[in-house]
Amino acid sequence: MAAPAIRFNRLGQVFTTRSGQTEALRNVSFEVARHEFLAILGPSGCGKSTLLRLIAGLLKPSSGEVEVFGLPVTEPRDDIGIVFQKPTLLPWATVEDNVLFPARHKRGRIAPEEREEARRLLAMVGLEGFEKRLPDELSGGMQQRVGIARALLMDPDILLMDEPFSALDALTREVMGFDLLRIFAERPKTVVFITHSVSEAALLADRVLVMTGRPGSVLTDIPVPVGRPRGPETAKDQAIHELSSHLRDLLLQRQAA
Ligand SMILES: Nc1ncnc2c1ncn2[C@@H]1O[C@H](COP(=O)(O)OP(=O)(O)OP(=O)(O)O)[C@@H](O)[C@H]1O
Repeated sequence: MAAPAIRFNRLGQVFTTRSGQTEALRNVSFEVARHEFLAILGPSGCGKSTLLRLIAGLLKPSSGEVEVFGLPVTEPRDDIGIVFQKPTLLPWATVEDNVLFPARHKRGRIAPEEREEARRLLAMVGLEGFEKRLPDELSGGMQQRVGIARALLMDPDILLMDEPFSALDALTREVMGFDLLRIFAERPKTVVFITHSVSEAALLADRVLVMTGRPGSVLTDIPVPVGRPRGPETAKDQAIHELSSHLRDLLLQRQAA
């Protein structure tokens, strides 16, 4: 059987700072299959972003293992794209050049095919005609789309998304979520998506991992009982409502505990 795209095995993470030690994660084990969409929910400070940094190779595990496609993660990898809460675009570079930035950074120059690919990706995220604009001329949602196109440029197998839509208004957020699903239907990806929204997790993901408070560990791992494709109609699905309300109860119980 092929190795899962991502595997955590008894992972523990302790940070040592001048003010002492923080145990961020304890005994975390879970897997993500190739092309699966996993959403992670959990209280603030439970180690969600730390999990993404471990997968991306930006952090070394204190104990236990993190594997990507069957191999331990030892350094930052090119085949992993990351989308952050804020897109952190270069203000002086055009939209197109922002998308091309990782390729330019890696190889020092841009091939004509890469420029074409950047334009294709910008069209895919709904930004055709905005290629030569500067980031300041775009709305927050449009800037976040540029960040998504940039993360997709190298065609990564794995896409890590850290609360990518949290700065957007509710309607834009929902539209962006379904746009994302359309993009993944065209270009399948393994996705780990952090969110604080139970309904967003239920609507977008194949599975939802709920974490305990710090030190974070896996409280429960729930499959979403709704097929694909999904769209605005899915938001009205009874199974999505039931799952969202179950997830909300779980998180509220943890907060009260
Ligand atoms: N580099 C670091 N040095 C010291 N402590 C850290 C470091 N990175 C994270 N932590 C601590 O580890 C814990 C988990 O942080 P993390 O950012 O992963 O949580 P989170 O679940 O993503 O939080 P939020 O939902 O608020 O974004 C927190 O207590 C944080 O203070």
